[in-house]
Amino acid sequence: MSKLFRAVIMGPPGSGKGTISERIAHSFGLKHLSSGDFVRENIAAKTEAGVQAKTYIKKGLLVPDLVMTRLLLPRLEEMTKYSWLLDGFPRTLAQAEALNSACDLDVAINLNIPLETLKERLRHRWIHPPSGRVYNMCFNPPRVQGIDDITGEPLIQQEDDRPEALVARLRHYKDVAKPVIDFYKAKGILYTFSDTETDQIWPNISTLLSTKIPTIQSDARCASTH
Ligand SMILES: Nc1nc2c(ncn2[C@@H]2O[C@H](COP(=O)(O)OP(=O)(O)O)[C@@H](O)[C@H]2O)c(=O)[nH]1
Ligand SMILES: Nc1ccn([C@@H]2O[C@H](COP(=O)(O)OP(=O)(O)O)[C@@H](O)[C@H]2O)c(=O)n1
Repeated sequence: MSKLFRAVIMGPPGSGKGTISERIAHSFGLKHLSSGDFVRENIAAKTEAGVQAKTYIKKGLLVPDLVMTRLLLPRLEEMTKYSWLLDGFPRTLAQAEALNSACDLDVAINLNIPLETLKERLRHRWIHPPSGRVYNMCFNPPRVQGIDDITGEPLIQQEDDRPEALVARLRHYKDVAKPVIDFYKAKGILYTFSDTETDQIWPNISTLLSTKIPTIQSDARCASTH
């Protein structure tokens, strides 16, 4: 029986984790698990973790490790039959260690995108909260401005994409990501991709995954959660 495939995708806010995860989920039939979406679902449902998380996100800070792992690890336990790609978790070494105790990863994708590119992208990011669909007014605009293509519902700009929160998020990311990157490098599963354009990075990621996911069980393949 072939083994299930488990990967994480890391990178600063705006680096294209969500965009690339959707392409991977679509092309390779993995489940795309977005930690940002889990957080936002919990905020919307006003769960205990959601209420706690909201106070940090508003300030552009990371949600504390204990809140994040409590929110996320039970979701992974529901996924034991599936191959998946985890987007946006782990963000810190403590989260990477908690994840490591829960499962073995095959690949850690690291997106390395210049700061100016990140700022420019997030200024133009609009999302459809119920589905997690992400648009960019330049790169992939919706057919009608401000409206989701599929449902016709309104798009919003996330609170933490506002410039004030953004600079703090980007600075914070750099500090906490380094030990996580080193952790996966030491395990020999780190693959870093650097460019200003997702369309340049994507063929390289696709080639890598083609060599890593040749034998996924057909019943483990499933559509993305979005
Ligand atoms: N101009 C441009 N925008 C991009 C590119 N790739 C992704 N985006 C947009 O940049 C924003 C951030 O991407 P997203 O996938 O949400 O990044 P994440 O925060 O890492 O999950 C979104 O509005 C995307 O549509 C790209 O190559 N060029
Ligand atoms: N492991 C995680 C994942 C998300 N989060 C929080 O949730 C927010 C949204 O996550 P996201 O993955 O959609 O957003 P980006 O910040 O990558 O654009 C982040 O900016 C963090 O404040 C966190 O603190 N820790």
